[in-house]
Amino acid sequence: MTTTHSGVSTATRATAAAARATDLTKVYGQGETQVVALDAVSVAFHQAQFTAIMGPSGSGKSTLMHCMAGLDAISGGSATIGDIELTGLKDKKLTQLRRDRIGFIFQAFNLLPTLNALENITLPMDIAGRKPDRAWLDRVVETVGLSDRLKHRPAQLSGGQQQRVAVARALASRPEIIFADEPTGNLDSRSGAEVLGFLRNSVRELGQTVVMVTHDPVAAAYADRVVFLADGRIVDDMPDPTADMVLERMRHLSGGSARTPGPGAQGRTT
Ligand SMILES: Nc1ncnc2c1ncn2[C@@H]1O[C@H](COP(=O)(O)OP(=O)(O)OP(=O)(O)O)[C@@H](O)[C@H]1O
Repeated sequence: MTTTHSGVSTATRATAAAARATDLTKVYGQGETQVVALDAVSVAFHQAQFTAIMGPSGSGKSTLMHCMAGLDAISGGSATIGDIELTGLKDKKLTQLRRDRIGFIFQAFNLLPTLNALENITLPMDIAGRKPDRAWLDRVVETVGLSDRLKHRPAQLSGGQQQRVAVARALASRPEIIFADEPTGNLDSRSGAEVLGFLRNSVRELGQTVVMVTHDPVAAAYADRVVFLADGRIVDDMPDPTADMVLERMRHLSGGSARTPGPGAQGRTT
């Protein structure tokens, strides 16, 4: 049985929850301007699984991700990463938890232009004063197909390659969970398909846990499971999604206005 750095066996990882929300409520504003962005959401994201979160604009996808990743304070209920309850954690502990246990990928690649690809990948660990596990780092770099680009600076890389650097940066510290917010939103469909393929490989081959917010049914079809939100509530949970199934579900949720996959989109469509 393989054991990860956190001492959790891979056998247990297959079923345990990497992150969990219980009756999670998020209210923005007060009085007349009050918005209930999340209305008692309960969901678990399982280890070594790739989960997509979908839903119409304003349904609460980003809010759910931000609350579960400790980027935004919650108004009610609870959110846990592994067995750690986020509510009540002081800022310093929360920063530490985000740094040590969570990986982030955003639509903007957020790479430092003066650092090369490898330096960008190891930057968060360098800041934290942690030595990268060389063997793991080599596997990550190989998995995202960057072995021959490590000395390049961001400006010398394509958008897709830059996002692959951001994926590798999120994976480098072997976090318990990676939250990705529209990771392919700035990419053409070919580069997007590549990045999604690498995210899926990081789950299948490296046993990582990924939760991704997306608007794109083709992107969602790379996931093992799609959770659908509408008006701050979970309204469906779809295992083994295909792009067609997701598109159909989104059509119902958006009253027939779901985005259709772009030309050349490469996801599973059947
Ligand atoms: N900082 C904020 N202050 C007030 N209301 C907010 C704030 N952030 C989000 N909201 C509201 O909360 C609700 C959920 O927003 P959220 O951004 O989570 O939706 P989303 O599903 O991610 O939308 P999109 O797909 O358009 O990005 C929306 O009604 C939004 O207007």
